[in-house]
Amino acid sequence: MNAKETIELGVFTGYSLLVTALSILQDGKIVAIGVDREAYESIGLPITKRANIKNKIEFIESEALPALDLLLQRTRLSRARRNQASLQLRPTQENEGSFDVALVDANRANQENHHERLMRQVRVGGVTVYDKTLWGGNTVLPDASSALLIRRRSWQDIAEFNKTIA
Ligand SMILES: C[S@@+](CC[C@H](N)C(=O)[O-])C[C@H]1O[C@@H](n2cnc3c(N)ncnc32)[C@H](O)[C@@H]1O
Repeated sequence: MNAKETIELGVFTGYSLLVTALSILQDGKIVAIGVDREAYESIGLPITKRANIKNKIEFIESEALPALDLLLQRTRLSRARRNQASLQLRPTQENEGSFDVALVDANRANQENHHERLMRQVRVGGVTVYDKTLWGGNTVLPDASSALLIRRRSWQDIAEFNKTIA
């Protein structure tokens, strides 16, 4: 789809970041939001330098939700500057973004809020990808007997989110 602007929630060592950076256009950009700067800088960053894609990545050390809100403000500011229009910092229900692709691989608990913010910032016709929506089938047919409680809760959270999206 000739993606140029992408966003990723949940970076860890930057594996999916690397795959995305190698796939998007040469002048493409990825906004990568994660809480674990150390994992990214110690493992991912040296690899992005070797792969010559460091310039494509803007790493933001933050929880996803406040960072998404700040990004929305940043978009509005630059749009207002460009159009010399008045600033409107109230949230709207309109799609305001220009991301071609979003990859969501952060904590599941806040997934609906992440989704709501992303739907305003991914362009119409763009793609939003959620990690582990099926999780080996367990979010549809949970093999609860063999799972730890924490895992069963994650499956339930994802199943609920899948219903919301559907
Ligand atoms: C499954 S890992 C991401 C893996 C990564 N996409 C990859 O392919 O290497 C999830 C990451 O999300 C981060 N994380 C958890 N909650 C988060 C949040 N609310 N906002 C941003 N990052 C979060 C965790 O610290 C962890 O590094």
